[in-house]
Amino acid sequence: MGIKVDNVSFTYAKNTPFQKQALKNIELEIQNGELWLFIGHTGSGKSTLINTFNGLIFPEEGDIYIDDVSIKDKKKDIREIRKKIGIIFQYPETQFFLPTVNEEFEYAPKNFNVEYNLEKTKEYMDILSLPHNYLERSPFNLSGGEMRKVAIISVLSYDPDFIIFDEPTVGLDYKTRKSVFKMVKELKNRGKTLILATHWINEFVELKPKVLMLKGGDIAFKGEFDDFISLNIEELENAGIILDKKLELYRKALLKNEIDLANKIASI
Ligand SMILES: Nc1ncnc2c1ncn2[C@@H]1O[C@H](COP(=O)(O)OP(=O)(O)OP(=O)(O)O)[C@@H](O)[C@H]1O
Repeated sequence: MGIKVDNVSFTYAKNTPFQKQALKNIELEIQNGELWLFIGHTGSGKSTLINTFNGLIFPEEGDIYIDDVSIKDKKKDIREIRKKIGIIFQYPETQFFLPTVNEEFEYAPKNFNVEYNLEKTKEYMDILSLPHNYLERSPFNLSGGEMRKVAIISVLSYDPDFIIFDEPTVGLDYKTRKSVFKMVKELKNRGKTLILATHWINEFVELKPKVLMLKGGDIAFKGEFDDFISLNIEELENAGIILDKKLELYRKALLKNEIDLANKIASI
């Protein structure tokens, strides 16, 4: 069970002068409870792939299976699939439309016929350092970072099994970014299946995520974090990855096959 991407291809504006193939024969299996990082230069196809997972984009070739159910299966209600998948889009705060934060949180559970759990919502607010009295505030009068936190909780509020963050930290300051990473770690501990399209991999070293790297719609790398980080440094830079000091040391230890040292560095 999980997400299976079976030989998926997709082309935008097909048969027009603007035709652009964004995905080429992608094969991927994500097991329940795993954390995956989707890496790749801007325009490599990460968002397109993510949007196929809940049927926002329909693969012209191949298929996507969510817990063994094909998104092309006309006998299945696509809402049942969407209920399992929570996608936090880039700049999600543009999607607010209700007068209070609490109503934003209640909206998706109502829509999916799932019970809204205020206590769990408050736990999420604590993890993201969002004061509880924000529940009564207007989502439109918050700072950019606070809006992002509200947008994240709005998706978590219907308790999806698969949670996908598309560039979750774009435009956020250091402290807010840290709290988003704390949330990702907490969700991982709670057994959720997580996918993050991100250039920011430094925070995840100790979680040993799996990595998919796309390049021009093709798979350039698929596998374990340690194998990814051991790639040629130019390849990492071409994918937009910048290593911080800790990850540089980790990489050096791995390349020297000093696994114990690498693990110690990862746990700092
Ligand atoms: N609506 C669209 N119409 C035409 N082409 C598109 C459309 N959306 C994306 N593309 C093209 O498809 C390719 C893949 O785009 P996609 O947004 O999936 O990349 P990405 O890796 O998510 O990029 P980023 O990191 O900038 O979000 C790019 O060449 C992009 O220009």
